Amino acid sequence: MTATATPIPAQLPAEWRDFFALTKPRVMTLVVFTGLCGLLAAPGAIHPVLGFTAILCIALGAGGAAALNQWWEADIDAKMKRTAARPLPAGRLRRQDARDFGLLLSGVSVGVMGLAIHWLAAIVLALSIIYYAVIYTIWLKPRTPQNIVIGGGAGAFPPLIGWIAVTGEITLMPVLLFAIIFMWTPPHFWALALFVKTDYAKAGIPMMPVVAGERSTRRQILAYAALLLPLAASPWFVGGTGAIYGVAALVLSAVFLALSIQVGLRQTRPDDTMRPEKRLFAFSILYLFALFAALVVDRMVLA
Ligand code: HEM
Ligand SMILES: CC(C)=CCC/C(C)=C/CC/C(C)=C/COP(=O)(O)OP(=O)(O)O
Repeated sequence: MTATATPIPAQLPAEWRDFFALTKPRVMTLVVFTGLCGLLAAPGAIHPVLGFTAILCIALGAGGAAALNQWWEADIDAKMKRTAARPLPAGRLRRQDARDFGLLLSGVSVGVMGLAIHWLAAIVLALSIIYYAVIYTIWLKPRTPQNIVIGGGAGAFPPLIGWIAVTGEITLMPVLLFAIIFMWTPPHFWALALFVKTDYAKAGIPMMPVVAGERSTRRQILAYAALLLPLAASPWFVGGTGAIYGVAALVLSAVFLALSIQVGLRQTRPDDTMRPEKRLFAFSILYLFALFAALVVDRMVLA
């Protein structure tokens, strides 16, 4: 996505639209969706008002972390075509306002989660915010091409948080949901990194295709996609879901793997339009939406 493509409600005054854009709303739709699915798939029930509050807290926390990410990276974002139009590099917001907004959202989300829902859910939410804003953004991203492999943990927390909001505990099933997103993140991101490689090189970010080269990145995409297939089906294998989820996971992961094979075994030329890479990136998003939707459908049918 380009920053200008962010779906900001047109009726909001410019400044509010810019604050809204700081939360990376398009990425957050999937974050909120996986959090909601974790909440709905968990055994037991939560009062709808509390359930809504828990999801709102995940959205506010993720939005706060995204604002802190952009506060820290304003200079880097200014160097990349994909991110140059964001509110900070474009000069529409002051850096300290983005920082304060990020801290406010993060603090409110953790506080409300703890007071209204569950302190374990609040602690894990706080960890995920720190993971994204500090461990990934400040520490890993500028230092190592493994940044998103390790940093992928940040985006894997929402279903775990949703699950804990209902049950108050961490069991095997939500850990598997965490692991699935963790394993999904490298192919999701490296597919994109392959076609925006020059942007990252310009900004001095050591993303995998820049450091290890295209060939190695393609092989690694393939390896993660192959591991994802059994992992995605594992909630079924351990008896945590029924066959609806299991079959959906196997079919979706097989398509994901097939697209990854196309990307993994490919040679490119300088004038390449990178269509298979763009297709894999687009499918990665559909994949996670569909997989988590299947989890909820499965649970509703079994209930
Ligand atoms: C460290 C992990 C990750 C990295 C580095 C990453 C990176 C990116 C980047 C650079 C984009 C392009 C869009 C933009 O310019 O903002 C993108 C798109 C997207 N990402 Fe990720 N991502 C990660 C993890 C996740 C996770 C965990 C989710 C959700 C569970 C997610 C959901 C999405 C979605 C929905 C889009 C499409 C947004 C659109 O419609 O433009 N990403 N990701
Ligand atoms: C609850 C909670 C805190 C959830 C975390 C949410 C989350 C999805 C975190 C990591 C994913 C993400 C948007 C990475 C973008 O990478 P980038 O920031 O390097 O991308 P950019 O180059 O577009 O800035």
